[in-house]
Amino acid sequence: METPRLPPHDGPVLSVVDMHTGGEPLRIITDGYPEIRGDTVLSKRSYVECYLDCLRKVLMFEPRGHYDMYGALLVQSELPEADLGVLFMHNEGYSTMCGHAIIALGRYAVDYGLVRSPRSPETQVNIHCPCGLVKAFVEYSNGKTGAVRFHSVPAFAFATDVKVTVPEHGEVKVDISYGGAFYAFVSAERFGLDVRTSRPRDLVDVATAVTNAVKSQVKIRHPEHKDLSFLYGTILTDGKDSFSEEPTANVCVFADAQVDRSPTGSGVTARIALQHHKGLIQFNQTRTFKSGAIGSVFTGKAVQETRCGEFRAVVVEVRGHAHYTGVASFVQESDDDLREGFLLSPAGDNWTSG
Ligand SMILES: O=C(O)[C@H]1NCC[C@@H]1O
Repeated sequence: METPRLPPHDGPVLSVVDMHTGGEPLRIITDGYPEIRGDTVLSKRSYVECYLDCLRKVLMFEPRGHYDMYGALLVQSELPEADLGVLFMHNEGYSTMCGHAIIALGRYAVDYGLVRSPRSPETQVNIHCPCGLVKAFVEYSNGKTGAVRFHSVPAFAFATDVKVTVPEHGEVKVDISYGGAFYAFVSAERFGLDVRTSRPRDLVDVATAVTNAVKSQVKIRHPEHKDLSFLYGTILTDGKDSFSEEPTANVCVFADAQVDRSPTGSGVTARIALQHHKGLIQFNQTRTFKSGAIGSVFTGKAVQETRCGEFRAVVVEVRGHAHYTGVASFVQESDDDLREGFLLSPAGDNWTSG
C-alpha cells in the first residue's frame, strides 16, 4: 500500500499512534519533536515545559485533540534497565505518572519492537516515567499482545482526614494519597452526589473546588523530589473502600478539570495504598475499580511492602486493557490562525451521547 501523501504544510510533521485504555485516550508521539535536552527523564519534563510547550498544545488541543486528550512522548531514559522513557501530557501541562498510558505503552512497546525477543505468556517492559521506573507485564501469545498489568512506584497515604474549607461546601475532610502522582480522595456522597449517576458538570465542579482548596491549604511534599510535590487532581468515590468482591466506582478530575474516562491507573494505585494504610484491604486481595464516567474497569491489589522516605509504602499492581484506534501525521500551515490549537470547555449534562 502507498503511504498517504502529506497535505501542504509548513514546519515539522508530528507522527502519532492513537490508543485508548478503558476509554481514556492516549496519543503516543512517535516522531516530529526536536531534541529533548536533559540528563534525566524528570529534567526532560522541565525542558519540554519550558521550551516545547507549543507542541503539546498543537497535539492535545482542538482541532487535532480535545479538552480531555492525553499524550505520551517517548524519550531516552538514563536508566540502563529501562526499555523506554516517557513524558505524559494533558490539557494543562505534564504529569508525573499515568497508569492508563502504561497499559497502552506496554502493548505498544512489544508490538512496535521496543523490546527485543518478546516472551510468552508475558513480556516485561520497563517504562521510566517522571515518577520513577514502572514495570509493565504484557500478555503475549501467538505473536499477539493482550492485557497489561504493571507494578508502580512506591505508593503511600500522605495524610488522612485533612480538613479543608471548600467554598459553598464548608469544611470537608479529604484523604491525600500518592500513586506516582498525588490525589485528594473524598466520597461524592459528602456533596449529595453519586459518581455513577450525577451530572458530570456537578462532579467536575465539586472535584475542581476540592483540588483548589487542597492546593491552597495543604503543603504536599514527596520525600524524594520537589518536582513530584504537587496535587494532580481529586478522585470522587462511591465510598466503598472496605474490601469486597463488588466493584467500587470513582471519577478522577485532574489537571485543568480534565476527566479521566478510565478508572485511573495512578488513582487506583493511590487508592489501594490508602485502603491498605487504613487496614481495609490486605496484600493480594484483588479489587475491581470502575470508572464512574463510562463503566470501564481496572483491577488492583497491593503486592509488596516497601518505603518511600519516611512513609510506609506499598507496591501496587494494576491491570487493564488498551486498544489501538489509529495512526496519524499532523501538520500545520503558517497561514492558519488556529494552528497552535484552542480549547472549548466541555462540561455537560451527560457522560455520553449518541
Ligand atoms: O490512569 C492514569 O493514571 C491517568 N489517566 C489520566 C489521569 C492519570 O494520569
